[in-house]
Amino acid sequence: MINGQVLVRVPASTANLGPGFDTLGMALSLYAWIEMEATKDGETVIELYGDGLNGIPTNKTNLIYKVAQMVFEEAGVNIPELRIAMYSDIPLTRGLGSSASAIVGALVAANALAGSPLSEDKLFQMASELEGHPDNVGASLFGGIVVSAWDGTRAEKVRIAPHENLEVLVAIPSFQLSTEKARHALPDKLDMKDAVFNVASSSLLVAAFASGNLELISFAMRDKLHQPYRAPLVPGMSEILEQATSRGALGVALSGAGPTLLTLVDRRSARKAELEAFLLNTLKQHGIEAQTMWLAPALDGPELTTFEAGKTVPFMERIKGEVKA
Ligand SMILES: Nc1ncnc2c1ncn2[C@@H]1O[C@H](COP(=O)(O)OP(=O)(O)O)[C@@H](O)[C@H]1O
Ligand SMILES: N[C@@H](CCOP(=O)(O)O)C(=O)O
Repeated sequence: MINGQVLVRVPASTANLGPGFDTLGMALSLYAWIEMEATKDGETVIELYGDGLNGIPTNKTNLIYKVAQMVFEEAGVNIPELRIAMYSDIPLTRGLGSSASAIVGALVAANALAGSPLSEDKLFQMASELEGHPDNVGASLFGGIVVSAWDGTRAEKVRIAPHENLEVLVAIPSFQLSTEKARHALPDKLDMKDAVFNVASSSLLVAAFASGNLELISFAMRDKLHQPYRAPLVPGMSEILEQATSRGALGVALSGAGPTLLTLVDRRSARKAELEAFLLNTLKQHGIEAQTMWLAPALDGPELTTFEAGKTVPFMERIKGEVKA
């Protein structure tokens, strides 16, 4: 166990990218920070900063605490009590991978605190199992666009570097939609035609990203596997999916399980303001208040810093200047 503090900055993620259900993910330039150290007095303290983590427990049921204990157990090191400090710009339960970023941040921080006994691949396996699907955790852990497959036992992935002109505009509704609820909206069985449509779209989308062919994105980003069933949960979503590409987007999708809507945009586009207004107005017409954010693909996964014991710079001082809010 190292005698000091570790600080991890983890990116948010968008999962599915339309047709790649539970498979495609992209890291986003929106972050959560987790600081961790072993306490000597046997007390566990969880400090939450900012308004973004309202409602998150500060006792031992906290996800970050539980995941950290799993790392110590897996590594076979003495399980310490912890001081954990957290701040996040990633809105909770909006389809931007807050739970995945918490899991990845906890895995990376606890592993670093234990002296890095677990490999990055081991952390990916644990994260996929904990989250139940590898798309968000893969993106948060490796950065960029991540194509992943998980068979329930093992996860594999390939990372693709995003095209330099790819920009992201998200419209984040003010209401929350848990992944669990949005997964319950999905059918047990699918039409063969729809399955073939998604295999084709997802394959083409991956090839478009890998070859940097931005023109193919609008054709390839279409989905018949989950979005049609989730659309009733997000008023205005169907209209946005139908029209965003004619309003200046390269492609459009529900971000993860929603309710956030995500558009990919060519950063050189002259139609950015038009697209942003279209997203906000459409949601508003359906009675939904929303906030837009211009983001970029995050190229890197977690950024780790270690501090010697005894240097007690306040947590918010350490991350000041980086936070979005
Ligand atoms: N920093 C965090 N610490 C503890 N739990 C968290 C944290 N971030 C997210 N969570 C948990 O994850 C839940 C949201 O997960 P989910 O429904 O999958 O939505 P999303 O991952 O899209 O934000 C939160 O309600 C909370 O229980
Ligand atoms: N593939 C999952 C992704 C859930 O992402 P989240 O950001 O909403 O947690 C799904 O579509 O259910």
